[in-house]
Amino acid sequence: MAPMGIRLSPLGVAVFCLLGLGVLYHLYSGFLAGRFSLFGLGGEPGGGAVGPAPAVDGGTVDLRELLAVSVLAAARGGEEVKRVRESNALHEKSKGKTREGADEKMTSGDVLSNRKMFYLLKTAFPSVQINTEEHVDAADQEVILWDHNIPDDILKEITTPKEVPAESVTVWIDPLDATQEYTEDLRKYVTTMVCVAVNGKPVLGVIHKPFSEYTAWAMVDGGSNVKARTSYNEKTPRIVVSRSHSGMVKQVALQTFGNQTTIIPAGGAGYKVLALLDVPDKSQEKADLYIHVTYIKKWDICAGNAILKALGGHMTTLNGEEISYTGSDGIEGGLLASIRMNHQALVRKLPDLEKIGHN
Ligand SMILES: Nc1ncnc2c1ncn2[C@@H]1O[C@H](COP(=O)(O)O)[C@@H](OP(=O)(O)O)[C@H]1O
Ligand SMILES: [Mg+2]
Repeated sequence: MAPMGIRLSPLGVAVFCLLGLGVLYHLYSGFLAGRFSLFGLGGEPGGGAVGPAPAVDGGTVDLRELLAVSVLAAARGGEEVKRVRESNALHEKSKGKTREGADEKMTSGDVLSNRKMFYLLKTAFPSVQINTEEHVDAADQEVILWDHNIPDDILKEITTPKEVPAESVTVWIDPLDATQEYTEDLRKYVTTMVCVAVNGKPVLGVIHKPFSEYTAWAMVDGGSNVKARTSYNEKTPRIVVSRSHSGMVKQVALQTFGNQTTIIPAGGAGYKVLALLDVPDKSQEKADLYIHVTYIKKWDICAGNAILKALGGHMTTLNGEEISYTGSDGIEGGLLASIRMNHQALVRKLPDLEKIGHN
């Protein structure tokens, strides 16, 4: 007999305890999974932000919704980039050196943009893998809610939802592309970018220019708000190349296409992809090809790769290999980006990257 005259059946007590344990287990395992995916996805200090895959319980995600959030994230990140630049409080630091010995710079613009972009995407899509250029401080979490609005221009182009398994998705964030040029106040080169890869293939790309408030987006087999130009010069192309991580790119370009070829040095991988397209922004230069010969990271190139692919163009290594946007965060084989050209013929013309150093 229990106190106060209530009789407890031993079977009832056992069932109650089992139920209680079940509830506790459920809550605790969910909590742990959430903690691990958040910490894992935030990345390592100073880049290299590839964490373990999230728990495989994510169900599906709608790529059209993911595009809407990516466009919003790029714009929100861009607001931070602009605000920091205009306040002149960049707090510039060096994260280390590139393999070629250039300073890898980081500013408050990179960090604050990264925080906004990461938490907006992470809050809307908790179960997807997100790789970002900058470290996300787990002690400085922010919940940024998405209002579930899909902009009209996206709804017009992409008329139905496109569901894919959450575990097939990898999101790549570049919170501030052309950091070097940002520190030099060369604003036109600066972009914020989001890319979505499905099973390693680039599918969604967003490139946003914060200082001219221009955004290009595209989904492979979906639609886009940007298009290719009508003509390109394949014989003596204008070639856009890096101005701060150039390596031997000028020699390679002139050797391949002759001395009549125009070389356009520019900052930012996002800017250089936009140079190949029909972009209304007045500050945007135009080129026929984009070539890069040094090591580069996947968050720098994934969005441009997705947009080019969606519009029928190509971005590959200099050997013509497709780039997989899972696993390691860098690529070794250089880059060739083209649209409305015979990409494989261009690959055959280019010298072997291995031999470039010996020329
Ligand atoms: N050799 C290299 N090693 C590391 N990062 C490189 C690199 N070459 C280019 N990048 C990165 O790729 C982006 C475009 O480079 P570039 O402007 O020289 O064409 C820049 O990204 P961030 O500005 O996001 O760091 C730059 O840091
Ligand atoms: Mg970048």
